[in-house]
Order: sequence, then C-alpha cells, then structure tokens
Amino acid sequence: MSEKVLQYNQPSLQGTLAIPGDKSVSHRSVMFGAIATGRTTVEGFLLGEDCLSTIDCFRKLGVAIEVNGTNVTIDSAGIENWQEPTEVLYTGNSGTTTRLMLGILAGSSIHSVMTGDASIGKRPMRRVIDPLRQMGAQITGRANGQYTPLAIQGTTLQAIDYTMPVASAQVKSAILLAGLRAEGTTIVRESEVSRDHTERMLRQFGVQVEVDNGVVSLQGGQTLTGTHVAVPGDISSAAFFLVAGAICANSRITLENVGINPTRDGIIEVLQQMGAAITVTPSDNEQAEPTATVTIETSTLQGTTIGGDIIPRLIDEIPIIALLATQAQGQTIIKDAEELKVKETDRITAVVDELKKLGANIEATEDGMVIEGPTPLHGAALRTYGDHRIGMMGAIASLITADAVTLDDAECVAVSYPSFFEHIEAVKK
Ligand SMILES: O=C(O)C1=C[C@@H](OP(=O)(O)O)[C@@H](O)[C@H](O)C1
Ligand SMILES: C=C(OP(=O)(O)O)C(=O)O
Repeated sequence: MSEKVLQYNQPSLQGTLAIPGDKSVSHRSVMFGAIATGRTTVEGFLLGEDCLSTIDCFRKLGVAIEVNGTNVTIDSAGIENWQEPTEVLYTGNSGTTTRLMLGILAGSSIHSVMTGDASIGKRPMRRVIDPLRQMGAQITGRANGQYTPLAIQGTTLQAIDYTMPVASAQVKSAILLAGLRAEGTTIVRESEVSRDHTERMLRQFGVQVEVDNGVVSLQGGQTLTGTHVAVPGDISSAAFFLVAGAICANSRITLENVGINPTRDGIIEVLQQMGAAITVTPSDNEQAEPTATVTIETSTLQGTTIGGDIIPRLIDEIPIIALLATQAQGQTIIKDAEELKVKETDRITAVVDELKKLGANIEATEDGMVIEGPTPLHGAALRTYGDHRIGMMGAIASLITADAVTLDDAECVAVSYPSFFEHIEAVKK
C-alpha cells in the first residue's frame, strides 16, 4: 500500500483513449474456456488483478492458460478432466471470481477450497450458496457458508426454478453455470435485469440459453466447445473518463471500443439526462458484445434522480456518478442502491465520507445518497478502503481541485484498470 499525491493543476483533457477490456467479460472468457473442451482464444483481455486471479485459479485446476499481451489462449480437456487442486484457490479481491466459481465447482467432480483477501472475507456468499444448496451442492464455510474460506465438494446437482431476491449477475451466473451440470432445466427469474454477459457468452460456446422477459433458462447436460471471444472495452472503466471530460474545463475526449451492452449502459443514459455533451457512435461489428466510440465535452449539468431498474445497469458507476453530481446544478438523488453496501467496501459510506472531505454537499441515505451542487471541490487526504472504484473517483476529483488530493493506496486501481494513471497522463493538457 503506497500513498500517492495527485496535483494536476486543473488541466483540460484532450485526446483519444482505447478503453481496456471489460472485467466481467474477461473473467467469463477464462471460466468458460476452462469448462469447454478444446482451444479458446481471447482478444482484448483485461490484465487487471481480478482477472489474473481467475487465471491463477484455473491453472491450479490443471487448465493450460497462456497470456500474451492482451491475447489469452485456454486449452482444456473439459471440466470432467480438471485436477483436484493441491493448493487453496485464491480469488484475491474479486467477488465475480469467487461467486461464479462456486457455481462451477459445485457441479464438478473435485474437491476445492477457496479464499480471497480481507474485503472478500466480508462479502456475503449465502446469496449464491443458498440456491446452490437447493440444487444439492455440498459447500461449507465460515458462518455456515456466508463467508470465505469455503470448501466445495463437487457432486451431482438437480435443476432449480429460482426467483432472484436481489438483482445480481453474479448470483444469476453461478446458478446458470451450476445448471449446466444439473439434471433438468434450470430457470432463473429476475425482476430487474442484471448484466447478461453469461447468457451471451454461453451461446458463443454452443450452449442453448432461453431468455424471455426476465426469465433465463437452460437445459442441464449441455457441453461447451472452445471458441474465440472478443472482449469489448469496459464501460465501467470508461465511466471515469466520461465524467472527467464532462467536469474538466475546455475538454473533449474520445473513448474507443466502449462496450455498450444495454444491460450495462446506464451511465450513458444518466449523462444524457443530466445534459452532458456526449455522442455515442456504435461500431458496425457483429460481435456478441456491442461497442461504440464515445465522445464527451465539458458540459453544463443538471441534477437528476437515479433509481429503480436503471440501478443494476450502472451499479459500479455510482461512485463516479456521485462525483459528477457534485458539479451539477441542483439536487441529485441516488436511490434503490442498497447493494452498494456489499461491494469491495460499503460504497455508500465510502463515497459520502470521501466526497465530504473534498467539500461536497452530500448525505447518505438508507439506499443511496443525496447530492446538492454545484460545489467547488478542494484537495484533501482520501482513503480508498482498498476499493479501486473509490480510488479512481478520488483521482478524477483531483483533476478539478486547485490543491493536491492524496490517496492512501493508489495501487488498488490495478484491480480493474492498471493503466488508469497513464491514461490520465495521456489526455491531460
Ligand atoms: O457479474 C459480474 O461480472 C458483476 C456483477 C455485479 O455484481 P452483482 O452480481 O453483485 O450485482 C458487479 O457489481 C460486478 O462488478 C461484476
Ligand atoms: C463490485 C465489483 O467487482 P466484484 O464484485 O467482482 O469484486 C466492481 O468491480 O466494482
């Protein structure tokens, strides 16, 4: 953990950035390539710490994975041929790795033990383990399986018809992946649609997945065949520069290769609602995940209300949206976002406490926050809580402060965006 002093002297931002690979899609490319038989090739893979944790776990299961820049090759003889790991599977800071692997390992034929870092040790796992246990999974862990470390004895599973109590793509994906190995048809019912990368990518690997009005189903016993995956740029990473371009003076930046999957594009809708000068030009490629070139300019912004079914479409962007709202005229209300409390840290408390230190007019509510703007921000010493998205929020804020912002642990950005600080250097004028 090392401190970083950020003193950018209120630059304007100009230029073009190629946004690095999507974290959710990168994780799934390795997981599905490892389950599949044959060779899977991935282009545009995110070399973030979370995705490297996923690679490390599958190597411990005996899957051959080669990394060459952002190209990754996975050679697997299929899930039936994985080796029982002699070491603990370490998932680092990654909720996605931990929860999706539970669904995968539950229906394998091997025993494994999984643990992660201090943040993972506080994140709820029963939301995944409860439905998996209903399918017959044999999983034990601390606090009856609520927290890591967790031990999984792979076994035969039965299909489930499950109504999701929270909008979570990690829970949905874990159940669907277990469902692949279960007897019968697994059905997951969502009241609010969460990101659908699993559904899209399973089809690329040859699995039949039905999606109808929030009901996702698949027949157990289907196998995956290795394929090619093109990873789009991560809209959650792009969000930091979209907000930076909107709030810095005399700025215009273009972001290339931004994933615009409709289950992820809430940030674009919010920027438009708030009056930002943003243009989105979809790319005409025929990929499973659509992409676009997005340009943003210095904007005059109005406050807005963000709640309901848009929340899952921008859940990871709320810290940076809160910063955006401090620069908008009037009130911004963020509600229905209790899920923020169980991310890498409690992101309601972290966002409110840290933006207050910078001079923002912001208050926490039970399910979100209320921000009054516009407020000029000033420098301060900020805590990241080891949470990449809180660290990047603080760093983008430092672009509009006259004096320095200090981050206690700037290295945490490498969880999802290792080139983040280089990208700031590349566009600041
Ligand atoms: O499935 C995924 O790849 C993710 C789902 C979301 O979590 P939840 O499923 O907990 O909402 C999101 O916050 C996380 O960054 C990645
Ligand atoms: C919540 C996040 O990821 P995960 O759940 O995979 O740790 C995130 O990237 O903001």
